[in-house]
Amino acid sequence: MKKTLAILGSGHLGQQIAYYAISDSHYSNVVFFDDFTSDKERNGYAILGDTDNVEQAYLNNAFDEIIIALGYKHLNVKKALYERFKGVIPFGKVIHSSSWVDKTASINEGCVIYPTCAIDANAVINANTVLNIGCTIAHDSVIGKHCFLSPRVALAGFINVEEMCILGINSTIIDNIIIVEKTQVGGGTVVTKSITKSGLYVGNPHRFIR
Ligand SMILES: CC(=O)SCCNC(=O)CCNC(=O)[C@H](O)C(C)(C)COP(=O)(O)OP(=O)(O)OC[C@H]1O[C@@H](n2cnc3c(N)ncnc32)[C@H](O)[C@@H]1OP(=O)(O)O
Repeated sequence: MKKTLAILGSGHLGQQIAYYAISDSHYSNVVFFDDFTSDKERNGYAILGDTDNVEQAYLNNAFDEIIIALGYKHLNVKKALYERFKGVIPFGKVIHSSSWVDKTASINEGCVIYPTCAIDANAVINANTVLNIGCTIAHDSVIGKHCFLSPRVALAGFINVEEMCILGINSTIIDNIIIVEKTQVGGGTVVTKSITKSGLYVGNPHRFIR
């Protein structure tokens, strides 16, 4: 496959996505755009400018698809960039080949699924969301747009995580729960009831801290 992936953000997340995009044979080349460096390359891949250069570079055939690689501290910017480029530039997708995705599950544009995730029947991962290594998403669960799931997050069945949520490493969400948008849960948190107020939650069972 001869396709070039543009990655917005050349920091650690962007570099990891570039690594999987190439080493797992999803794309043949990567270019970066970054608003916070004047460097011209990262790990051998060109940095073509900042986000204001994206549209023109696409018109110049500098790349085929785009993925936004901003980490969990910048989900508002990640959302804004997604909305800016949606319908203008095709979004790519990287689903690592070591992950298992049931054929009835759907993973939408701009998503990155790291190695060894398991995504079961009828699960939906909405656009612009990242699942880090080893996440388990059970049947019929839905994850909203612009979310970040840390390593080993475990979702039982029939869960609805709304957009812009951050689920910490090894957090566990029991079945039939709704997590309202812009919620963050800490590492190892066990969410036992629906969360209806955005904020930061930790512990087992989960408690609101701010
Ligand atoms: C590949 C990657 O690396 S992806 C990124 C993976 N990283 C993660 O998942 C990190 C998740 N982050 C955490 O769990 C953090 O502790 C956070 C975000 C929940 C809170 O961080 P801070 O804002 O610094 O909170 P702080 O450390 O001040 O703790 C506030 C209170 O919550 C408690 N607390 C913090 N984190 C947790 C936790 N994960 N579980 C239980 N209690 C916690 C603290 O003990 C403290 O309690 P106290 O007020 O009774 O003393």
